[in-house]
Amino acid sequence: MSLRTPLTSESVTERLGDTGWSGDTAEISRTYAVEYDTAIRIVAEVGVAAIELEHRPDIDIRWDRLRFAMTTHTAGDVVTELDFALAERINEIARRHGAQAVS
Ligand SMILES: C[C@H](O)[C@H](O)[C@H]1CNC2=NC(N)=NC(=O)C2=N1
Repeated sequence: MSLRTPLTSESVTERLGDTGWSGDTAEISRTYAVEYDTAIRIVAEVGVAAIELEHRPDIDIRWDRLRFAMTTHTAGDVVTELDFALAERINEIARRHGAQAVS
């Protein structure tokens, strides 16, 4: 199985497990309650990780919220292991900046 193999619904449910992310076979996402300046610092590091992994999230930066959403476009806009690999990097970066997940 390659990193870009579409995951089944059962696999996505299992992988979501205790990651703190939510979603389905089409997309996974997570929202943090974090003030803008810290969000920008987090996004800068996530950007580096995304380029390194060649896997790019959708990012919504607001006054007091930061949301990431991922799908694998080259697999047909479905969730693959690449999405979970990036999600784990985002979890680590956000944790290091003390960002509180809200969903
Ligand atoms: C060639 C390059 O690795 C691909 O186009 C990458 C770029 N970044 C990507 N990001 C996301 N989210 N999905 C992809 O399928 C994807 N493919």
